[in-house]
Amino acid sequence: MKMEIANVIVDVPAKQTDRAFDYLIPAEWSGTIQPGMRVIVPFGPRKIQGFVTSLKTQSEFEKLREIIEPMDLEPVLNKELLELGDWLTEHTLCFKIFAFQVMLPAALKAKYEKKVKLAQGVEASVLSEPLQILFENNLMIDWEDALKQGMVPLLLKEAAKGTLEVIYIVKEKVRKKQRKFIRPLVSLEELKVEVERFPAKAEKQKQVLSYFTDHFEPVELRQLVAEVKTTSATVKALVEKKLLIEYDMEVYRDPFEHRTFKRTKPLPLTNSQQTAIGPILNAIETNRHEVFLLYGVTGSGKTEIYLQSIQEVIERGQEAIVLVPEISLTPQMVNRFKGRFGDLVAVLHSGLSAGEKYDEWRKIQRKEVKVAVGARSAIFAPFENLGILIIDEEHETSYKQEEMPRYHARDVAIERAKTYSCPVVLGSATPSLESFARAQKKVYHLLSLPSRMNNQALPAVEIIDMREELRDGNRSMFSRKLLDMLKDRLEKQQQSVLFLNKRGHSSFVMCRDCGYVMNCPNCDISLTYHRVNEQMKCHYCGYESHVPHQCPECSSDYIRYFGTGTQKVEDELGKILPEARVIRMDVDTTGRKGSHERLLTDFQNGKADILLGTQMIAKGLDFPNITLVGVLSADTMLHLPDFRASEKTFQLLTQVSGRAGRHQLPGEVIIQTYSPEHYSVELAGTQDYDLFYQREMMIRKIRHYPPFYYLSLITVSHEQLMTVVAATEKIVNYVRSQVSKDAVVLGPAASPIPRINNRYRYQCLIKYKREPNMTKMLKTILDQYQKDTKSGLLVSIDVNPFILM
Ligand SMILES: Nc1ncnc2c1ncn2[C@@H]1O[C@H](COP(=O)(O)OP(=O)(O)OP(=O)(O)O)[C@@H](O)[C@H]1O
Ligand SMILES: [Zn+2]
Ligand SMILES: [Zn+2]
Repeated sequence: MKMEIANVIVDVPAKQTDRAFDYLIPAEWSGTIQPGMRVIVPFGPRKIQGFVTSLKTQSEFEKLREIIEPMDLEPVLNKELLELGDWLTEHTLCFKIFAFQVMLPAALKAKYEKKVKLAQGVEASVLSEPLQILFENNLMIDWEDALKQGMVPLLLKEAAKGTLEVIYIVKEKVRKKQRKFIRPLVSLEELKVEVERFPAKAEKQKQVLSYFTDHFEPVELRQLVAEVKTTSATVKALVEKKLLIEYDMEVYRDPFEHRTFKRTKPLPLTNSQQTAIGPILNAIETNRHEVFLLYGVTGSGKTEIYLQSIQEVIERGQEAIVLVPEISLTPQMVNRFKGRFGDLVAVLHSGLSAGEKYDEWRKIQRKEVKVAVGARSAIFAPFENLGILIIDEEHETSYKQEEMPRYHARDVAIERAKTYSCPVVLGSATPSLESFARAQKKVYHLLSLPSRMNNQALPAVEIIDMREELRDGNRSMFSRKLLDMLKDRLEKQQQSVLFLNKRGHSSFVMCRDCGYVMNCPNCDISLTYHRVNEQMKCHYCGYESHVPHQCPECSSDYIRYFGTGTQKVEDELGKILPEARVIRMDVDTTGRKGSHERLLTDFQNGKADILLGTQMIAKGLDFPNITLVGVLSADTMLHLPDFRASEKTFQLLTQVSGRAGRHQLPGEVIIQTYSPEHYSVELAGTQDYDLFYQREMMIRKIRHYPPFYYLSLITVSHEQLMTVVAATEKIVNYVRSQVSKDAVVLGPAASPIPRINNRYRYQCLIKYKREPNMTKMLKTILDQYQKDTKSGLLVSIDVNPFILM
C-alpha cells in the first residue's frame, strides 16, 4: 500500500523545530489533505497546529505519527505564498512558522487552551484530596483557572506521578459568522394549498406560510420573526412539518455596512498624469515586471493614477493590492477606492475586529473582490492573478515590521510582482533615499508629477524661530504670527490644521527643581505619563507606577508632567481663541471604533474651525477649505539616535504642509522650530526635495549609511552585564574575521536603550556593501545561540534595521 505523508511545519518557534516533520496521513483523510492547509498534529505530549508544505510517499523515518485532523477545508496558503514563506525565512532570518503565520489574518493564528485531565484509567480517588472533588465533577480543568486558584503545584506533582495529564486543545480565535436562514421546502403551489388547509386555530403558523407565498425566497430567521411578529418556535413547528427548512449560511461582517459610497468615474487625466501613467499601463498590458517610483508633489494627483492603473488591471481580469500607511487609511482614502470600484474592494486595517478582518480576507480568498487596500500586512493578500502592486507613501517606516519576521513590505511587493510578472508602483512626494537613489541608478523607473493639480501653487511656508519668540517675551506655545493667522482664518471662515509632532517626545514627568526624570526600574528609559488613569507606564516592560507628588530625589513639590500634549494645546487654544471650535484628534479621542471617521466628517462638514492632532492628521487629508497649517514643534524628532531623523523630519513637515491649499483657495504654512538653521527644516520650508536629497546623500556617504551601505544589526541581551559584553565581543570578533575589509563592524556597544526588562542589551552594527556570505554568516551566529537555550542569552538580528535602539 502506498503511504501518504505530509511535510508539516509545526507551531513551535525554536531552532530545533524549525524544519518540516513527517506525518502520516490517516486513510480517512487520504486525498483531502493538501499543501497549504493547516492541520492538528501530535507533538510530544501536545496537540498543536502545523502547516502542510508538501506531500510525499516515502519517509526516511520508520515510525511516523499520524495527523489528527485538518483545520481547513481548503488550503489557506497557495503555492505562491508557500514559496514566499521560504523567501521570507531566508531573507529575514526568521523561523518558518512565523513566515507562514504573518501571511494569515490573526483570526487564523491558533490559540491553545491548556487543560488538565485524569490520565487514562485513573480514578479521581487516587488524587491528593483538594484535587479529588475537582476532577470528580469536571472531566477537564482549565489551566488558567487552576493557576488562579493556586492549584498548579499540586497538579504538577500529580502529573509527575502520571495520574494527571496536560493536554492542549487547539482553538480558532474566530469562527465564520453563521446566521440561520429559512426557506420553503415545497413548491409555491403546494405552499398555497397548505395555507388554505391550515386550521384557523393555527393562525400564527398560517401567517408565516403566507409570508412565503408572498416572498418565495430565503430569509434570515431573525428578519422573518420580526416581520411576521412571530416567534422562532412557530417557525420551528413548520420546519418539523417539512414545509420550511432551516439552514446556516456564512455571512460577512461588513464594517462599511451602514455606509453608501458615491460612485465616481475616472477623471480625464492632465498631460503630466498621462505621461506618468503611460509606462505603467504599458507594463500591465505586456505583463512585464518593472518597479516604478511615482514621485509627485503633494496634491499632484497620484491617487488618480493608482485608480486608473487598477481599472486597467481589473478589465484584464487581474487583481491589485494597494498599501497605504495605517494612519492615512482614513475613511477618505477608503472612499476613493470604494467609490471607484465599489464591492470589488476589500479593506484590511487594524481598526477592524479580528472577525471583520477575517471576513475581508475571505472575500479575497474566494475571489469575490479584485482589489485589496490595506496597511502593511495586506501585501500578503491571497490573490492568485496579481496585475499590479501599489505602495502609497512608500517612504513610511511603518512598512517595516519590527518583530519576526522583520520584513519590509516593499521587498515583499517586488518579490511577488516578479512571480506574477507585473509592475510595482511606489508613490511619494518625499521618496525614501533608498528608492530615489535606485531611481537615479535606473533600477527603478522614475515617473514625476512636478506640479499640483491645475498648477495650484504649493503653499507658502514660513519658518518661525521660537527662541526669538521667547527672547521677545512670548512664553506661549503659539508664535505671534501663528496666532494672527489663526485669527485671520476664523474671520474668513476658513479652516486650519494644527499639527503637534509627538513622536519621540513622550510625555514624561520631570522635577523642575533638580531635573529628576522618573525612569523604569527594569529598563533604562523614562516612564510615559498616561492621563486617563493618572499612571506612569513603561512602554517596554509594562511596569506601572503612580505619579509622585514629591520628587524622590530632592523632595520638591515641583514635579510635573512635561511635554506639550494635544490636551494642553487645546486648553491653551480655549484661553487665547475662545470663539474657535476645535476638534482634537489623538489616541485619546480616537480610541473608540468609528470616532476617527466621525471627527473627520465633522471637520469636513465645517463643524469646527481648527483640527488639532498628531501624526494621524499629517497624511491623506484632502479638504478644500483648509488654508492654514501650523506645525507647533518641528524638531522633536531631530534629536533621536536615528540616522534617518533628518529624513523623517523633512518628510513629515512636507506632508503636513501639503494639507493646505489643495483646491481653489491658496494655502499658507507656519513651521515653529527651535532649530531653524537645520537643513531638514529649512528645506521643508522651501519644499525642495531634490536639494534635500543631495544634502542628505552626502552625509550618508560620509557616515557609511544606507543607501550607500547596507546595515545589519545584532542585538544580544542577558541578565548579567558581564555575560552580554563577553558574548557580544565574541560575536564582533567572529564577524570581523568573516567579512571583507570594506565592511565596517561597530561594537560591542551598549544599545541606545541599554536595559529592557532587567536584561542588559549590547549590539554589533555591520555596515557593508557587497558581502556574498553575509546571510550565511548571520545564520551561523543565530544557529549557535538559538541552539544553546541554557545560557539565557538572547540574540536577535535585524537585516536592514529601521530602529537602531
Ligand atoms: N485628472 C484630474 N482632474 C481633476 N482633478 C483631479 C485629477 N486628478 C486628481 N484630481 C484631484 O486633485 C486632488 C489631488 O489629487 P490626489 O489626492 O490624487 O493627489 P496626491 O498626489 O495623491 O496627493 P497626496 O500625496 O498629497 O495625498 C484630489 O482632490 C483629486 O480628486
Ligand atoms: Zn527634584
Ligand atoms: Zn520597563
